[in-house]
Amino acid sequence: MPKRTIRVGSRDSRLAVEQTMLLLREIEKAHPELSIELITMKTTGDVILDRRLDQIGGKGLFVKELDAALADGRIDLSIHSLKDLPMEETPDYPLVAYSRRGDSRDVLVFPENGSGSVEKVGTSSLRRILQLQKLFPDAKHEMVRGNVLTRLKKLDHGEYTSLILAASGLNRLGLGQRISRYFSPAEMIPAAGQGVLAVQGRRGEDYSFLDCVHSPVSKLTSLAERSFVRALDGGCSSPVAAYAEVHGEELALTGLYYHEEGGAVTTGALTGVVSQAEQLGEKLANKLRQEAL
Ligand SMILES: NCc1[nH]cc(CCC(=O)O)c1CC(=O)O
Repeated sequence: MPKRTIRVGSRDSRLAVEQTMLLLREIEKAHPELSIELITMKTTGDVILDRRLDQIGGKGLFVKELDAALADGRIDLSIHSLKDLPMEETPDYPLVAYSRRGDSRDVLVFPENGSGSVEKVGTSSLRRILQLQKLFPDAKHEMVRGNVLTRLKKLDHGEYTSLILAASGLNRLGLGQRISRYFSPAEMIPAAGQGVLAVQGRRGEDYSFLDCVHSPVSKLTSLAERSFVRALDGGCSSPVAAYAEVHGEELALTGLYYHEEGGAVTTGALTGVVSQAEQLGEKLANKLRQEAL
């Protein structure tokens, strides 16, 4: 019998491909009856590199091309960094699996040769900037975009004195040794879904073969974090951060909300039962919104 072919779409950046391959190898091992094909493509978010994402249309820019490929059947599923996905799921292309989470922390990376500092930190993320300035009031930052390898090259050429990046991305690129300092999730609350890979499929199709790469715990933390951000209408220009952990039947969620008019940063935490993950996110969002007023 011919093997069933599964076509898997991914952005074509080194990180995206490494991450996608990580899951594909697991699927291939668990399902030798499947033939898996990788199809990579450039997304608008990879092409426009001189402006901040929120200025050119937000997170959807990393997905549009892959959603179109799902729509016309060029691919059967796509694999993304969850934190790059819009907070609103597209009903026709639901998230059908959430990977085990990599290291969810943000980290500071110093130049390869020479000394690092926070004199000129490369980051375009308001979430990271606000939390950095709380830790290092003298820190200065400058916009950097482009994929992780491009950013590291700029750092090593002296354009920045350090970068803030996600630990999971560096680890998956085999560059964990470049990490100079870890920020605990309390020091720098990560982006919702940071470190999680999400699989997007077509509505109504059978994706049971993805059980081998799906983590129920990761789904719970992701649902809580993303519902918090959604409730605050974040993900675009307003910096919002959320980090959840599961302990038995309990879910602990920490969030950050920036009230643009007042310029105030509000953080807070709540715990709830795992069955109410999304409600917990909304509850914390309402709490922080109240406190910011
Ligand atoms: N915005 C780019 C992006 N999207 C996902 C990751 C890393 C992997 C992850 O957090 O899941 C990165 C790089 C970074 O922020 O350092």
